[in-house]
Amino acid sequence: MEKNIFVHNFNIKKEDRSVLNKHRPFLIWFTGLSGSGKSTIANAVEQALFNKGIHTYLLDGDNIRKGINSNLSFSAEDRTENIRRIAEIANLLIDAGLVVLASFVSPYIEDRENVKRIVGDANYIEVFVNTPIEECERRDVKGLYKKARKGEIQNFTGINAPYEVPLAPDIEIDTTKLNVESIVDIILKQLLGKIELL
Ligand SMILES: Nc1ncnc2c1ncn2[C@@H]1O[C@H](COP(=O)(O)OS(=O)(=O)O)[C@@H](OP(=O)(O)O)[C@H]1O
Ligand SMILES: Nc1ncnc2c1ncn2[C@@H]1O[C@H](COP(=O)(O)OP(=O)(O)O)[C@@H](O)[C@H]1O
Repeated sequence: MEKNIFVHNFNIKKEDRSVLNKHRPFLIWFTGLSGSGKSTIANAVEQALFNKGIHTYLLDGDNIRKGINSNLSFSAEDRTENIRRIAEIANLLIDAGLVVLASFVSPYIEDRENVKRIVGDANYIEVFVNTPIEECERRDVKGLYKKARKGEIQNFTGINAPYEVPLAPDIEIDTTKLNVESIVDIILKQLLGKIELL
């Protein structure tokens, strides 16, 4: 496809927004099974950052899939497109100067690698919320595991669709061993130095 597209060079740069915000932008990517704790942790981390005066935005599976990605299913191809679009949205939000928290099952290694490529290695940490599937299923926050076991949901991650475990996540959390408060501390410890203006 021929693309006659020219990127305009605007006056205000990402670096200018960082100076105004008093911190660098960033992406914290949470990956893990449904019910592992991604949204709960992302929410608590965002609250802690907000309390420190950091400008944030949280992108979450259910609300993105109700809006911009409402045309996408849970097939492997559509999950890839889901994650690609989210990475591009995150990239715009990073350009806008925000610390972005993204909470998506994102079961494929290649898709997560693509996120890192899009936003840049230096702007990204991956948090693997590694809660055993037995615990996610015991929680069954939305009743989806029950439905998947009954065969009412196709392609349910962990039951009849794959989850490719991160090989080298920046942070790995087992929510059966740590409470939310200590998980937030672990994440902030890694993050705060990275968003500091030098
Ligand atoms: N088949 C199937 N597999 C996994 N998850 C399913 C499925 N169908 C619906 N849901 C609900 O959708 C949420 C996951 O959406 P994501 O956009 O994060 O998925 S993905 O990254 O594209 O794999 C997921 O949200 P979380 O529970 O917050 O992870 C589920 O509520
Ligand atoms: N240490 C913990 N960290 C995060 N969630 C926990 C923890 N312990 C129990 N939970 C519970 O597990 C559930 C996780 O659900 P949710 O955050 O929606 O997961 P996900 O976004 O991965 O689907 C919530 O009901 C939460 O209260």
